[in-house]
Amino acid sequence: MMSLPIFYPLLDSVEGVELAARLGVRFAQLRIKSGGHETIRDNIRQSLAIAREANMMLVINDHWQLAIEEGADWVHLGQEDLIQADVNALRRAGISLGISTHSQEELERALLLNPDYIALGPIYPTQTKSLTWSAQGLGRISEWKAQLGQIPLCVIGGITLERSSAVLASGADIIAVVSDVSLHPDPSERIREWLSCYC
Ligand SMILES: Cc1ncc(COP(=O)(O)OP(=O)(O)O)c(N)n1
Ligand SMILES: Cc1nc(C(=O)O)sc1CCOP(=O)(O)O
Ligand SMILES: [Mg+2]
Repeated sequence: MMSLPIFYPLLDSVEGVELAARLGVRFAQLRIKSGGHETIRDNIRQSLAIAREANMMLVINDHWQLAIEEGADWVHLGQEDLIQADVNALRRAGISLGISTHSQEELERALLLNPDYIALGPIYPTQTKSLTWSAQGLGRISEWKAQLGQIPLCVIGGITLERSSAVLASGADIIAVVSDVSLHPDPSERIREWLSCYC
């Protein structure tokens, strides 16, 4: 398994991707939750072009068919997405895959697909997404890590730079972040702070 960067911001626009690429982020996700099919395609296409130019790995959330059509290298899918996604088609296209999990059952389902990372969340309470799952806590990170073998463990949900050492010490390999960057008064400065800790 390849070693992936620790800092993994989730971005909701081409502008966000552009900013991350310019500041030197090496691994990011495009997570767009609104807009028509062609607008989303256009955003994916532009974001992939920016990421390629900057040598930044860009993961496309949810839109796996568009990701194949637009030549993406990475896709992230949740459990609901997996119901209709064609994982074999993703693999035939050479696309690496990240999968969300929140319970032991979901973890076992994800492991059957031999993903390139597994995400566990929410570690802490999050305001970004309404979830039926309550906060997992740090103990769950070590439990997941022990079951993952070589597969990198990504953690998500309520994680801030101040909380990052604790999640890494518990066994996380990758830290996915939304609001710690997007709601910061100065997102560029916050990205720089993350990169100065985890280049
Ligand atoms: C790194 C990472 N972890 C979890 C998620 C959540 O995926 P999903 O459960 O499909 O929910 P949405 O993001 O699609 O709302 C993620 N996107 N990235
Ligand atoms: C998109 C998402 N998925 C989660 C999961 O647990 O699967 S938590 C989450 C939101 C993460 O945002 P923030 O860093 O602002 O808490
Ligand atoms: Mg999803």
